[in-house]
Amino acid sequence: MDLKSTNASPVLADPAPINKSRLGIHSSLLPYSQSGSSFSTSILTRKKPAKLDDVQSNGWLDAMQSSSPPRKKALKDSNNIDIVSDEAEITYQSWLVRYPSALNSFQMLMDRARNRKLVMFLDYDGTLSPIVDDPDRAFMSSEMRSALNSVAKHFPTAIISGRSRDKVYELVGLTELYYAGSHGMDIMFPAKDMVSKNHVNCVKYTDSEGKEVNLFQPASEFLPVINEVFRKLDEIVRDIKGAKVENHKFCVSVHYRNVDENSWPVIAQFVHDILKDYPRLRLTHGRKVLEVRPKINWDKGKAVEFLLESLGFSSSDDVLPIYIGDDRTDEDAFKVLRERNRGYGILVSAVPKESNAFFSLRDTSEVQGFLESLVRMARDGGTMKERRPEPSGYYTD
Ligand SMILES: O=P(O)(O)OC[C@H]1O[C@H](O[C@H]2O[C@H](CO)[C@@H](O)[C@H](O)[C@H]2O)[C@H](O)[C@@H](O)[C@@H]1O
Repeated sequence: MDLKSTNASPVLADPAPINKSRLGIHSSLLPYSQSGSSFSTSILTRKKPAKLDDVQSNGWLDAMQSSSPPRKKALKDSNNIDIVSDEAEITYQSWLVRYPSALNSFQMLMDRARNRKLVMFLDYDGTLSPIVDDPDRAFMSSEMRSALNSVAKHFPTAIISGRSRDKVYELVGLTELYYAGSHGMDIMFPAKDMVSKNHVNCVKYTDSEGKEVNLFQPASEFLPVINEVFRKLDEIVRDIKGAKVENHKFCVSVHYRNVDENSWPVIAQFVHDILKDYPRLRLTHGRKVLEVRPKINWDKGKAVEFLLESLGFSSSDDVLPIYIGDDRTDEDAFKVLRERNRGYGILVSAVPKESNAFFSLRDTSEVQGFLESLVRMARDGGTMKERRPEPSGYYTD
């Protein structure tokens, strides 16, 4: 591995005053509190947290309980045939007035895309693959992969996932896309695509085949601490049936989807106790998952802005970014598009919820339908400008 960066690391780790100019255009990347990462080993020797008060009072448990829509309870009619709850459907339909279906609004969306370059951003879990119990089995259907591949042939397309970049690439397996892992804290794209020169946080990376790529990892200094916390969390929740801990390079996921609800306070308190020793890390909530990540001012919204600028798509008049996602972490990206009045967020949800998105899609099959509509529109010589990117290629480090 040949790291050619001439710049200081982008991360935000020193207690010393930060020279904001070295952060280039992303001067918003600022450090939070500092601390050593000394870990109290006493936690590891405990089988149960000493108390569960913290997570009751800090709202973690409430957040965990509302972190993912409950599975649809099958209602049966007298012939034992599944029926949908009318009440739930009415609530959903009235929610659609505020977050119209992106499928039903497709023509309107395409009218807005007239003479503009469409740039597509997609989340992975719950958007391209249905939510399943085992995170290792969250596969895309071949139809979805084919639709996504076709979209990427017509429009610049990026996946921004909470998973590690390598993991999401392994699951998607398409080379024509851009990939951002760890909630946008790990972005790779070919060196030739870098338009802006301002990103001092980017390093040039040469892979074993001699190909040059840009690697943007604003939390790279956190790598050792994330590994350390991963090991501790893995060790501590090992005895909780159904719990699973994943190392996603710049963040750690603690899954409780398959854990008995009575044990949720225990798992939350363990994570809380460990994080007490790491004030430079923070916790966010995903769908039945606690996500531990660096306290830096970086999220999926910042990743969208970074990619738009780096790839030369930051002119707001000429470009229409669309971001499709289902999770709380995707709200940062929806917010950026809404606040800049420059594109559209599409929330994937089968249940009503507040969002910064403009449109909605009910589930992954509607996402696929939307992608297929985009491809049809492009093939039929649709209204929007196309830019067929050169294959971006994918390189592992
Ligand atoms: O940003 P994303 O691509 O949506 O990643 C967010 C998390 O996705 C995965 O967990 C979620 O999907 C799993 C598979 O369907 C499901 O079992 C789990 O309950 C969901 O939270 C991934 O495993 C996490 O590490 C990501 O943080």
